[in-house]
Amino acid sequence: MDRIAAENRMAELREKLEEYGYHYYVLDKPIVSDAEFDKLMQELVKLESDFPELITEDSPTVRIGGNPLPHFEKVQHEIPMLSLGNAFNEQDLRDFDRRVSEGVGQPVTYACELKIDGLAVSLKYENGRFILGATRGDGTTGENITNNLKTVRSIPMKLKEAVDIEVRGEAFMPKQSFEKLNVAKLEAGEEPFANPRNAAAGSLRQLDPKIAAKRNLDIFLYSLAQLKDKEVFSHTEALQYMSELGLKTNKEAKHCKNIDEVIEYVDSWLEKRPHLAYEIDGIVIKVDSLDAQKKLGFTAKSPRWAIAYKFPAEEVVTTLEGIELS
Ligand SMILES: NC(=O)c1cnc(OC2CCCC2)nc1N
Repeated sequence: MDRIAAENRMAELREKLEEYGYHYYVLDKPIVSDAEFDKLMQELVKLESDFPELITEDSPTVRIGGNPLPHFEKVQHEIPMLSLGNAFNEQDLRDFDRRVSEGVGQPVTYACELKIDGLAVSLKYENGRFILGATRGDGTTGENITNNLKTVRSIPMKLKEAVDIEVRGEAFMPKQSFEKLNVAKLEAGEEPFANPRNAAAGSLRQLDPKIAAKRNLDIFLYSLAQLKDKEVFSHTEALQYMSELGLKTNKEAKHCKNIDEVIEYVDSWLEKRPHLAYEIDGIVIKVDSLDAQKKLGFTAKSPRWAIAYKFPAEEVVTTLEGIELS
């Protein structure tokens, strides 16, 4: 194949693979078979090795993982990645509701989300292209794990609009992938991971991205940190906008009109939690209006407009030939 034909075919393959990847990993609705997807990926890998000068930064082949890093660079978060205050019972939630309504001077509505039990990360896009991914670290300084996050298939390399945006979310390992990984570890005589959160963190802290690429990591984005050229007025709207850009958000999020609806939502998910494909350690409740959030502000380490309702620890058992290990 000559260079011009190769250049055109590679651009076509990148386009197709990104589109197919979005449907498969973000929408969970594949539009081609795995075999077809793999065939196209292998064709692009082959063309990139025949024409290395034609490889582009945002090629889907980065999902397979590039070369290992000597160490992780530090990243300063322009907006600190805060922690959440906790609630453990209904009374704590009602106290939160009263504090918030008094602080705002009127009743508020809430955005409720499953609290994904993974690793908090920040994703930065410039002109719609993924340029920087970092761990939360101590909230002010994190580690640059861009190469590892590029192997997370549900993180788009290119957004549907060429915007500058920073979003935050939770990278996680689905329960089934955790089980399979631990069986493989046990069979290799290696130490298994204690839980999916440690497995996700351990995978993203590998210097060699080829390891993260094999760990079937996933992500849900849940907060819009920086946004230019667009105005949103509520958290619910922010989540909708992120989803329109092609970012993966959790579809179980719910807008609750008052604290009674929040309590109903919390109780319902305590029941349904074991049936989820991923671990959650509670529910995050956020004041929906961004104006009200601004009015409430922050304590030294947490927003006054959000709280985490914590569930008791969920046990996940790893079995090897029927031996119960938990
Ligand atoms: N683990 C989660 O699923 C989760 C964590 N944190 C937040 O929100 C923080 C960030 C901005 C204010 C509170 N939302 C979540 N869904």
